[in-house]
Amino acid sequence: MWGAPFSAQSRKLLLLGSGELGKEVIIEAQRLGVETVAVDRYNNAPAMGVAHRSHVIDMLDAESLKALIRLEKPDVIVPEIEAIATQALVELEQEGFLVIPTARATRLTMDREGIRRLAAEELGLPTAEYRFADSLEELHQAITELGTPCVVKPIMSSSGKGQSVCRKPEDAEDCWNTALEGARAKGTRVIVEAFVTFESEVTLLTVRSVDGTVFCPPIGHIQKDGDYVESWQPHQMNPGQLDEAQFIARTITDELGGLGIFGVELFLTNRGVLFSEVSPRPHDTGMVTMATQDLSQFALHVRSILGFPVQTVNLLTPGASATLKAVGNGQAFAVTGLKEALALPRTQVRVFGKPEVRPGRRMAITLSAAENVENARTTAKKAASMLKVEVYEDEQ
Ligand SMILES: Nc1ncnc2c1ncn2[C@@H]1O[C@H](COP(=O)(O)OP(=O)(O)OP(=O)(O)O)[C@@H](O)[C@H]1O
Ligand SMILES: NCC(=O)N[C@@H]1O[C@H](COP(=O)([O-])[O-])[C@@H](O)[C@H]1O
Ligand SMILES: [Mg+2]
Repeated sequence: MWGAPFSAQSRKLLLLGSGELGKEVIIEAQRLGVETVAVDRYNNAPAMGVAHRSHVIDMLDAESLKALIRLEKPDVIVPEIEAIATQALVELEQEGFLVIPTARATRLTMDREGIRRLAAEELGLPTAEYRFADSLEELHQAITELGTPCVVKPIMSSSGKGQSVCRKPEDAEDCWNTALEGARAKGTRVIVEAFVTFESEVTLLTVRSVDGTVFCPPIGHIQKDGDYVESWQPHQMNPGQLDEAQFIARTITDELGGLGIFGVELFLTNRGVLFSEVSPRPHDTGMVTMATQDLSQFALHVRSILGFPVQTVNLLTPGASATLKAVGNGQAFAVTGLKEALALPRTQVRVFGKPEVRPGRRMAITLSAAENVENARTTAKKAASMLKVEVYEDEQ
């Protein structure tokens, strides 16, 4: 074990990205007596409120990132978002720092091209057909080759930002402009994917610990405009589908390596299971595990990255989560309706504590447990419908 936070014997975890997922990672690390440092691009990010200390830096700036990490000298660096100067993480890893799960995994997964080419072209995993385009002309060509509908996404973005469905060739310019506006980093490259008509989509949380790989029961989810609005666990899959899903998840996570939890996103189709993408960190749809599993995805992440054993994951109850998203803009707002939502059976709420709203920003989730997934989904959605983000005009 290790000594107290702030002592010479402490074990220090530094989190890069301090949103709702990181907040729960920090809480789990605190439970094991770890010293915690939260980093993000803005002040008062959710995880900063629960960490021992925090820093605000531009995490896409390699020099700032390296300077901070050399100053803090953490035992473990835990990326929580994709928008990080991952080349700096590669250098820091070479200097001897431990990057979760590995610097290469963070570099490959921040970029849709890196992970897609690895999965489809090197590992031979089944995915939707895809093309890349660097200009509107190339996008027209890609759309001609793939046919419509197809999905256009910036190669660097997340939570559906910059993503659109191209329903007919004339939509190409709108899709191109949407991608330019939503891209995380400058640059215009997009991926164009054939539209997958799926029966359902799942996240297979996959834990790599010193004990090897274990899978959480599959999580089903619904996305709107490329962002999650509802998730539930367990999602019913037949044994053949589960085998395919676990094979894909094991193949990609073995290739990425390192320790920690991975969110493997899969489409279940009548032509089999398709790989979509993977997060080398806890997943937004996996927040449901706070209501369903004996160890949540956050507890599993922290245990495994600290080198502790993870032998099994046990589902204690079916459950569901639903999101609350903001409509307005500004810092003068309040989340209301908690009294009503918390009166529902076996229901909890997580209010993230983000300091500012913008349209579509996820501000809270509800978590409901029930005797079956259907009832849990109904209750979680009802609870979420009782929550509101009220924005006060005068202070904007
Ligand atoms: N080729 C596709 N065919 C049909 N639907 C798709 C396709 N690609 C993405 N989607 C839908 O859009 C959602 C978001 O896509 P994707 O996961 O690639 O985006 P993202 O921005 O990385 O989202 P997140 O960061 O939340 O994982 C998917 O979960 C799925 O519902
Ligand atoms: N799909 C990835 C995802 O859900 N990531 C989570 O959202 C936060 C950013 O939220 P913000 O954009 O509201 O600051 C991230 O920090 C992470 O916790
Ligand atoms: Mg996704």
